[in-house]
Amino acid sequence: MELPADHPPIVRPRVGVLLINLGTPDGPDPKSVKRYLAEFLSDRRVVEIPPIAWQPILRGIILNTRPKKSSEAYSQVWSDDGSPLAAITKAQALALKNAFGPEVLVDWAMRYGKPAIGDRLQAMKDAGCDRILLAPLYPQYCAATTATANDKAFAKLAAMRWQPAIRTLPPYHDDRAYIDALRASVEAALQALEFEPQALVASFHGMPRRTLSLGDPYHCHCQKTARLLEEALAPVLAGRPLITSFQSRFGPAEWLGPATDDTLSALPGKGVTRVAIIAPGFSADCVETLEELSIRGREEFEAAGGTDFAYIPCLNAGEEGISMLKALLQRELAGWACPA
Ligand SMILES: C=CC1=C(C)c2cc3[nH]c(cc4nc(cc5[nH]c(cc1n2)c(C)c5CCC(=O)O)C(CCC(=O)O)=C4C)c(C)c3C=C
Ligand SMILES: [Fe+2]
Ligand SMILES: [Fe+2]
Repeated sequence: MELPADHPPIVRPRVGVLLINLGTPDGPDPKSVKRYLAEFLSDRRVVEIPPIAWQPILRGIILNTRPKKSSEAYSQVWSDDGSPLAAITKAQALALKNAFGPEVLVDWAMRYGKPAIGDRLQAMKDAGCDRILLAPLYPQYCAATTATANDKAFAKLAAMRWQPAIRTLPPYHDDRAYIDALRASVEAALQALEFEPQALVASFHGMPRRTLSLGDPYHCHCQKTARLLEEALAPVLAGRPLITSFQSRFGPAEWLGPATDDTLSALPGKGVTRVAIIAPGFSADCVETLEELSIRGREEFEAAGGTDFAYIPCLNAGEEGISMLKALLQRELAGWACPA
């Protein structure tokens, strides 16, 4: 049958997976950082103060002070491939594309900055994706991360005449595959060390404390991940503690604690001068892990009398991390696609 001249193009239906992470500036310079922070910190899922009160503080104070400081942090971790968060998320998408083969289109996007979620969803739709799995890469659910990533995707769908069917990746904080991947990465890292840490610190990104009483499961998810990881590592830790802490405090309100910087500074005084630190809540290394933990955390620990410090990288696009993500995504794609 001949199609009418104004018939839209017909494309082969496909299944797509969109990996989503937080977002990052286009460059490490203060101007790019300011643009990124303006978008990020204007998100009402992130800062839950009414805009009429928050925007003057953000525009009048924060965006005139923080970009310079943050830009210095970004400059220390920026690589030839750009922002580590973007480069690693891209590498994860490529590795999963290779792992899944042609049956599944794998793409990646950022909640803030580029590549934008809306642009990538449109590109996937144009490429024929009529079923899309949104995969915010946060093991622990948090309204400020998981929910806002999904919100942004659904806002794009709201403007589409022919929407794809959508699934979202649930949090995987207690998934066996995730805990096993973390365990294997810690085991390998500890084996390669030239010193014996007396403790393992698990540092999660912090959140305002009130989000816990408001019903966000983030704190509980972090605690459960830490407990399961400690149990899985029991033979290796052999009685050495896994200490949970929360990093990246922002603003004057009370945040989840204990704070990672305070924890690292206090350990030498308690006789713990050799530590390893891991950031299980980050699926990719970024300014918060590479600068705040690996550089600044070490400085703080050593200034307090610590002698040996090791930062254990995130799962990133390594073999264990990719097999874990492949297993999680494959499960969520059940009935849609059965990729290799
Ligand atoms: C992993 C989970 C994350 C939660 C929860 C989270 C909450 C949260 N963050 C801020 C403020 C900032 N975060 C910044 C960077 C940043 N945050 C996460 C992840 C979570 N944030 C990542 C992966 C990154 C790194 C981005 C990168 O480009 O590498 C920043 C910017 C850096 C800086 O200026 O320190 C800010 C600011 C708030 C307010 C918040 C919850 C309320
Ligand atoms: Fe953050
Ligand atoms: Fe809890």
